[in-house]
Amino acid sequence: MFAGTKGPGEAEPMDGTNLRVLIVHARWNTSLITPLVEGARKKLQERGVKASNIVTQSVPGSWELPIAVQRLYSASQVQASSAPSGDLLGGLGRSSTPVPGASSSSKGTFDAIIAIGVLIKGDTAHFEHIAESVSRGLMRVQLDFGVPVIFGLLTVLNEEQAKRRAGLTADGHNHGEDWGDAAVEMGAKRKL
Ligand SMILES: O=Nc1c(NC[C@H](O)[C@H](O)[C@H](O)CO)[nH]c(=O)[nH]c1=O
Repeated sequence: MFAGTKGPGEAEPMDGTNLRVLIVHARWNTSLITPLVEGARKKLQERGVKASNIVTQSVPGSWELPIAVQRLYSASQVQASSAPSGDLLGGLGRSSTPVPGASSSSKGTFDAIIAIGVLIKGDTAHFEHIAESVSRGLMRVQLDFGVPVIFGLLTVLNEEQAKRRAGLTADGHNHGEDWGDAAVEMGAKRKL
């Protein structure tokens, strides 16, 4: 957890035992994505979320995060309200997550979703367009569907900034852990 002023402060000690969490991550900048996803998974399990209740899926890049979050959540709602059948993924194809063993066999809806991507500014306006659209898209999905979508999109100016926020430097902190905490808190509060 952050020391000092930044960060969300001490997470409320929420219990993740009965939560089911979806992690959707981009594959762009995989060397940075993998520690972020692992940090989120580690924290989720520390807070009691069963490994079998953590579903991890990947998409090509951050631009695809909103549609994947929407499709996977919608599919899980259908699955939760009918006999378990068919493939949760619909047309999204099988998981190709770089995090080994990180899918799930459990079924049912999700209490919280973590969307993870790393956008590194280049020398064009591409970064701004993706960052703005993905941010608005993820906010829209969470409000339209009433499910917490934790904002795990790093929008950084260079790779060093991303490494620090993935906990890959001596003075870094893995933001994936904060996203895991936020997912448990928001997922648990959603059930209150
Ligand atoms: O360009 N840089 C990045 C990027 N571009 C691909 C984009 O998200 C999308 O997958 C393609 O445009 C296809 O739709 N995706 C990222 O996650 N990070 C980047 O830094």
